[in-house]
Amino acid sequence: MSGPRVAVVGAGIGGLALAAALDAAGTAYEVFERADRLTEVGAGVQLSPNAVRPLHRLGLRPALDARAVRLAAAQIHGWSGGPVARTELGAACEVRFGAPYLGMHRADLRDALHARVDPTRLHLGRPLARVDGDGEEVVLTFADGRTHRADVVVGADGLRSAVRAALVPDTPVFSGLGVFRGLVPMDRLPAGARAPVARMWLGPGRHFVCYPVSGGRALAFAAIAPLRQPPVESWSATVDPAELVAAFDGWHAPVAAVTRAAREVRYWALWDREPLTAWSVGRVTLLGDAAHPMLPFLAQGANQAVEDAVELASCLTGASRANAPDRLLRYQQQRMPRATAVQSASRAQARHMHLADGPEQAARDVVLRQAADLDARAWLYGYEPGQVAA
Ligand SMILES: Cc1cc2nc3c(=O)[nH]c(=O)nc-3n(C[C@H](O)[C@H](O)[C@H](O)COP(=O)(O)OP(=O)(O)OC[C@H]3O[C@@H](n4cnc5c(N)ncnc54)[C@H](O)[C@@H]3O)c2cc1C
Repeated sequence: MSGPRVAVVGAGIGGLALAAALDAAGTAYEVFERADRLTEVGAGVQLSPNAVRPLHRLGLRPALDARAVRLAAAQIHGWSGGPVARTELGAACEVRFGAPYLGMHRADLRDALHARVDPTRLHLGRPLARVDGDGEEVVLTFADGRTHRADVVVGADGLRSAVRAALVPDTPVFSGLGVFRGLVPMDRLPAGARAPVARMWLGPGRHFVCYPVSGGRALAFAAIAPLRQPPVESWSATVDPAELVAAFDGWHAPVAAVTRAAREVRYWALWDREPLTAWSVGRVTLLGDAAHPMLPFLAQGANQAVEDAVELASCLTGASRANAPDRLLRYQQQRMPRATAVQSASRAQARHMHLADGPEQAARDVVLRQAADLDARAWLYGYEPGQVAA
């Protein structure tokens, strides 16, 4: 292990992907996670080729092949139940973009990343409390009073990042949207809904998604104008599955069948933040949701965190303690335009998905049909992180 000593705060998808990429590049790192053990409250994640390609290069191909479901298509249905748009995500997508499009349980993805990280460098039960720097090094102070000195600090600590708070005085803003997420055993799905297809039904002010993830289960994901005020203390809560059933009462038959079979249902209030004008300040930078939280409607949050991780590890390869701040600026230049574009595309998608009844829906369906074409997805799935010359 060589070069600058990197401290990664947060062992979510972004922090673990960065640790795996630093490990592969031989860059010295330590990861500090506030939780005492790595658990996962989220259910499913869609991994698109822009993230699957770098994950394959990090050695995750066997784990992904073993656990994830290759999705063959994404199918959007309108409020009437009829088809609106379809994206072919199977062989055509895989050949064109060099990797499959996957549905996966988040715990399986986290475990696959965790396995690529040196366990002696992962420190659990270490909530970050403060960040101090003098230009030469950065001192992290944890809630228990212990400290750690590093040449580079990466805030991969999610939406309510303590590292971001040390750099920028902004706070998350409630988006006005809430989502339900639950898991459905595949054998409880109607026979016609068991194909490896991500299905979405749009309705006034709400939409419903169902796609297979690993372990013989499907994810049920439903976004809706909030049924409850955003929680003050916590941003997600377990709810009675009957709430999900009631929220989609009267919808198309397949949706009703999925909601009735859903288990482990949680409700999330969705928060958002304005794009930053800088992620890297001196020896400190941000990654993943800490840098660019995004609404989940383009299914890109985790994918963008992986792109960040690979890019940052590439920028730090061959770096010295002295030039590390310049490398962090290079990372910012490479990643900020891309992440900001995806962030704003996710917001636009949120507006499309939640139109009230009316003539705008017909125009929306035209846009969705155009966006469903693989040519229109090339900017998203064809992006290649980590190509910066050292
Ligand atoms: C409902 C919903 C559905 C989604 N669906 C998708 C999808 O299909 N595809 C997709 O790509 N993305 C999806 N996302 C987005 C995705 O989950 C996030 O973008 C992604 O998990 C971000 O990863 P991260 O590592 O930046 O943050 P996180 O996964 O939030 O990890 C942050 C880590 O930092 C730790 N931490 C926090 N504070 C501290 C501290 N002070 N000290 C130490 N550690 C700390 C946390 O415990 C956590 O382990 C979805 C999001 C939501 C809300």
